[in-house]
Amino acid sequence: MADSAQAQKLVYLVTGGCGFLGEHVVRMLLQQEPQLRELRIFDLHLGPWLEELKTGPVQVTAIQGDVTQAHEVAAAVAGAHVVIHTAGLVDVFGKTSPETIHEVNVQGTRNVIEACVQAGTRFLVYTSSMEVVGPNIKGQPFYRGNENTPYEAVHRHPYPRSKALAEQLVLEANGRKVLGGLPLVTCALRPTGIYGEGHQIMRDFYHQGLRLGGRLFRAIPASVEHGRVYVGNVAWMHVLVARELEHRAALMGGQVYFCYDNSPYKSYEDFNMEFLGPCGLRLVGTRPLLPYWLLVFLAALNVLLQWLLRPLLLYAPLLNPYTLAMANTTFTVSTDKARRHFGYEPPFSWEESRTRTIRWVQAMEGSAQ
Ligand SMILES: NC(=O)c1ccc[n+]([C@@H]2O[C@H](COP(=O)([O-])OP(=O)(O)OC[C@H]3O[C@@H](n4cnc5c(N)ncnc54)[C@H](O)[C@@H]3O)[C@@H](O)[C@H]2O)c1
Ligand SMILES: CC(C)CCC[C@@H](C)[C@H]1CC[C@H]2[C@@H]3[C@H](O)C=C4C[C@@H](O)CC[C@]4(C)[C@H]3CC[C@]12C
Repeated sequence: MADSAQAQKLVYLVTGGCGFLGEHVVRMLLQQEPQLRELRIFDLHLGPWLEELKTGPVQVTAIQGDVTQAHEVAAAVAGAHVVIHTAGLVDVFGKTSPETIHEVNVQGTRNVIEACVQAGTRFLVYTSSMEVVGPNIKGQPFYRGNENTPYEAVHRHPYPRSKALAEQLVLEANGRKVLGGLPLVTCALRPTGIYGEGHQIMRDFYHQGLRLGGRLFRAIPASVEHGRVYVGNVAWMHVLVARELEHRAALMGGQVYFCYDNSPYKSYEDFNMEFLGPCGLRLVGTRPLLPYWLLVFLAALNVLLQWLLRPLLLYAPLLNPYTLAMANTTFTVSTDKARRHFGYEPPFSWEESRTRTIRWVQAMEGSAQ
């Protein structure tokens, strides 16, 4: 896609473009993709910040739509050269029914693939997740593994199950003939836990810490490593893959790539403290304050309460058996596949990622500073 004849000729569609990751992908594309003529942003909920983007040289088209509605997806895809499909229902807290998660994440992805085939769109980048691999239901550690590391991927939770099914659809679609007879080229990116400006769970932890008088209480052993990656680097990886898919179709088509950078390997809580610490919060305890069996009990109790309260209100606390298992199981990646296949280098160093995230937390209302 780098031909000069194609300068400013390309039409990109980003589904979920108003989400946490989607917004970073959109902004990164506008900054880093010189061939862009039109950028379509498709989302269930459009953000007001889109307005400021409409004054630049690239035509920005905001499309309010639902990926579960095939005709809406088809209309958005028509005429697009590249689709970056980040839209998804990210719910590990039981806020949404398993059926809805499946509908959005699996049927929505199916609709995107079919729309590409019908419209003759050849390049599809899918935002998958580390959870397609694990942690699995046995809680087996995945220690600095790569895309080829053997691991028993067994899912019971609706979110990872839906992401795994959707990823499989995307990979199987690689090579299908699209309108005009050329092959579809697809690829899936698997971020670990993304952090950075706009990260809702970081926001929640921060506000919880403020409510607790500037303290958070350690729940997970510091020795459990949890993979994290900066949102700007994940966005860049999407932009780069979208650009390189045409040139390296034989190598990259049908492939999966973990999203990685130089963020340090730490426990989930210790990693969050890299940002929340400089913003005035303190993590109390060098070891978990509650015994693990009690956390397991509380997590199970939360499931029961969620079920009992459902007719009256939505009770969806952070702690449930699944999130406890996620936080308490080592899952980290160490790979260079993206560098080898398409020259990926994380543009944001750990120091810069950290500084940007701290600034964002500090700018939040009610800052402890
Ligand atoms: N946040 C993470 O740590 C993480 C890690 C790995 C993978 N992912 C994946 O990255 C993608 C983006 O996640 P995020 O963290 O930015 O979540 P997010 O909830 O902030 O963004 C998802 C976006 O999709 C949109 N959306 C949801 N349902 C839709 C529908 N039916 N039709 C159209 N748009 C719809 C939402 O409105 C939202 O703007 C998801 O596919 C998620 O599975 C996220
Ligand atoms: C035991 C509690 C005190 C701590 C609870 C932390 C929990 C809410 C965190 C821990 C791990 C987090 C997930 C992890 O970073 C990776 C992903 C993958 C992605 O596809 C969606 C988000 C998700 C599930 C994070 C959600 C929040 C989790 C479970």
